[in-house]
Amino acid sequence: MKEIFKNTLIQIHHLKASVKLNNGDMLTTVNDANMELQRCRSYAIVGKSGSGKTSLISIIGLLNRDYEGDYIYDGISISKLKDRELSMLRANNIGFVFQNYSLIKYLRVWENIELPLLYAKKAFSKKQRQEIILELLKSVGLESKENDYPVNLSGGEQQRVAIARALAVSPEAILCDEPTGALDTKTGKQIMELLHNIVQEKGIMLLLVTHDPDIAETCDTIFEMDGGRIACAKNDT
Ligand SMILES: Nc1ncnc2c1ncn2[C@@H]1O[C@H](COP(=O)(O)OP(=O)(O)OP(=O)(O)O)[C@@H](O)[C@H]1O
Repeated sequence: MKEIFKNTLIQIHHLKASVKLNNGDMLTTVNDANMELQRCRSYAIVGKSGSGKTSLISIIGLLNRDYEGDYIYDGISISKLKDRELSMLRANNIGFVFQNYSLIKYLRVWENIELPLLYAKKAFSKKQRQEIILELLKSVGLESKENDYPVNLSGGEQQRVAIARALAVSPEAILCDEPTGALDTKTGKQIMELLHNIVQEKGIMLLLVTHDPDIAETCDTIFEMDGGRIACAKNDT
């Protein structure tokens, strides 16, 4: 188990992002956002459709650097990084989980989980990869499914594989966009329990976007977005 420190991983200050609409007008998608995200804590972003949740999480996930303001990741100012450095920081430190699982359908479960290990900065031997995959399959309760293809798994099982894949490089942060959006209530709850256990065990920062107030309520902190602006709606200490 990693030593657990509730210290700051990500800080954003006065973050502002816009997109150019077809008619040439600029639409502000994120407006003066300020956040401090700590390891070993879980955060939900809620808000109505179009309020800017995905725009914000893609910036925090280092998928988009087209913004104004400051973004500090573990003491590193993101604006100073070259594109390649940014990609490496993302690939080695941030895991992503999406609503539709985003598994590669022609790869078996173990091969899907192996993918990030093949692209990681650190080179893993085949034996090391096998050990990591087995450990991850155990942690998401899918040891018996390693040779299955995604199509033969239930939605909840596919999301577990996606979580195992997100954990493969031992990330410091997991970002989820509607992780339970395609699941029934009971399976969604089980997936959230798994994610929260991982946060505690591995000292990871979890940030998720959700439309579901019950899912948001399971997180330590809830942010609400409205027209690109973000406000803290709940903060358990
Ligand atoms: N590439 C783009 N071109 C034009 N408009 C965009 C683009 N990306 C986002 N927008 C607009 O920016 C606003 C914020 O979008 P965003 O996807 O961040 O919202 P959201 O809160 O995640 O919505 P949802 O809950 O529906 O996924 C919306 O009005 C959206 O239509």
